[in-house]
Amino acid sequence: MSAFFDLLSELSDRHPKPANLRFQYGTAGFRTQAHILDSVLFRVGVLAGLRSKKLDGKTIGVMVTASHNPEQDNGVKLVDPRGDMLEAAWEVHATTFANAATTDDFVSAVESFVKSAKIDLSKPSRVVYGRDTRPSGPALVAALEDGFKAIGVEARDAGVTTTPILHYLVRAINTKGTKDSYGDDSEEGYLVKLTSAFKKLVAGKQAPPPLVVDCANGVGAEAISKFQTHLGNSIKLVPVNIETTKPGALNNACGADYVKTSQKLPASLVGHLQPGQRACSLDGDADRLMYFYLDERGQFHMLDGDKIAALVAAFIVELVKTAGLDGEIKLGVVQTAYANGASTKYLAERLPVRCVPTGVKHLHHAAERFDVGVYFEANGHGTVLFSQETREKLADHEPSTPAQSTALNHLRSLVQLINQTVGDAISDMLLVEAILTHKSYSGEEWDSLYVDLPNRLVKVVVGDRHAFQTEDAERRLVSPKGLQAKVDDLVRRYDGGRSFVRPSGTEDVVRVYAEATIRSQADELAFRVAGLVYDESGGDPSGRPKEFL
Ligand SMILES: CC(=O)N[C@H]1[C@@H](OP(=O)(O)O)O[C@H](CO)[C@@H](O)[C@@H]1O
Ligand SMILES: [Mg+2]
Repeated sequence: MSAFFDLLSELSDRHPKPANLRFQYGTAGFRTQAHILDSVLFRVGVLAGLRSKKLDGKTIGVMVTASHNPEQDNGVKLVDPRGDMLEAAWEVHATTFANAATTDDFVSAVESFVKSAKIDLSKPSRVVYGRDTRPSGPALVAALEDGFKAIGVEARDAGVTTTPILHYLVRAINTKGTKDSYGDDSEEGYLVKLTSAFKKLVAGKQAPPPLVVDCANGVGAEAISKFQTHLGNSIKLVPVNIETTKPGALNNACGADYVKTSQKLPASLVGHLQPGQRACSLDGDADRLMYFYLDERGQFHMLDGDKIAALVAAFIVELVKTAGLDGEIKLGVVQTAYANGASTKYLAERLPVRCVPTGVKHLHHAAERFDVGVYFEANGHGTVLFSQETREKLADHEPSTPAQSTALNHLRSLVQLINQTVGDAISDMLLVEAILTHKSYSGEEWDSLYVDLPNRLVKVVVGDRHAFQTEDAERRLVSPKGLQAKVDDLVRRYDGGRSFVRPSGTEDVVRVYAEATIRSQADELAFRVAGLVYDESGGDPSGRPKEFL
């Protein structure tokens, strides 16, 4: 026992915590400037080892990435044995570990945690870990590996890889040799599983025109080229923004988050994308997806997570009906308050729709309650979950007509094609492509499923964002007192108006969202509510932004 803590202490000394900094394990794990993360990585390595011991040696995942953030940032998140995110209760322990001021504090935090969580240190521990293409990655991984060493973790290095591949590996390793085997526990296994399902789904159909894929100059570039090798001529991908080693290029004027927030083409495609040509953007770790195209007049149109959810849900509903499983398999869609009101209307006319608080873990858990749960955040992160019972039903069902048999086989292929551990940009992209192929839809036809309501998202810097508390899946404020009634008063004056205010979970701001039937009204409503929030909460001392009304 004491030898254990001696080694922990010795290694911890090599990774001192910078003074006066507070870290928090948030929605996306730890994420901040890379140069201050060394101690955090070491301690996450220790925590991952302890989590595995607590779970009898099941494999835990660790991903080193800062997703769509600028290149100088980095971060780390933990993956639980089923390939989903770390159990919420452990986020607190991660934060406690990260904030212990000295080695002694850290070692006693570990000691008391081991005692209170009843962790048997003699149990084995296993971790699989990967990183994105950031230049800060290797040094941070070395700190993580010291953490593993301190706990005696059997560690498997997945190298430079996408976040969704790492999640896949975790689930595949933990289900290996069982009847629930998720696939071969290798990158090759992942590629083969997804691409063979795609090829089955589109067999006999005419291949769609080539798809331009903006890889955000990140790890998706490497994955896309491996996918293309396996996809053969079933679909032609045209990867752009693939400069993974060019300094400063990652997520710079490209990628899913850039496209969504600026509502523009990636800069490198301006003047190059042809009207009508389909294109999509991945983010820096390839777990978010955004589609877009230019119309005949050269006008930019974006197909976001809501449009993907609508396309996917409608397709699966149709297949379930055709397969003769109507009424036996219940579909549902999960969204957040940020989903465009037009998408909610379109979906709610067809199937149950639930609204949950922001953050993938909320969506994921709510989607698990349906037989088939489709969830997407408007920002392009999402997937489809098939419950165990549904997967068994699909495997065992005896079709009575050739049409039923075809639909059933398509559903079985979808179960294989969709990465059900987490949102996976490339898996989602192939899902969209398979559906567009089946429906013979162009981007424009897909876009016309419903017309987005104009909307605007505004950030308000306030003195204390924790003063803002919400209810009803973040759609209504309960504090500051009286503010919601004032928001309601404003909203009533706008045709098709909707607006809500909530504190961000990832930035020190309050977010205001508004939509209305026409663009100028959506903007006006958003800036009025933002002005209200600013005035009522003693806003940023640096001044009231001039666009606030
Ligand atoms: C409006 C918006 O896009 N919010 C994002 C953002 O959360 P906030 O809590 O709004 O900061 O980051 C989350 C993590 O990446 C993502 O899940 C979420 O959709
Ligand atoms: Mg991401």
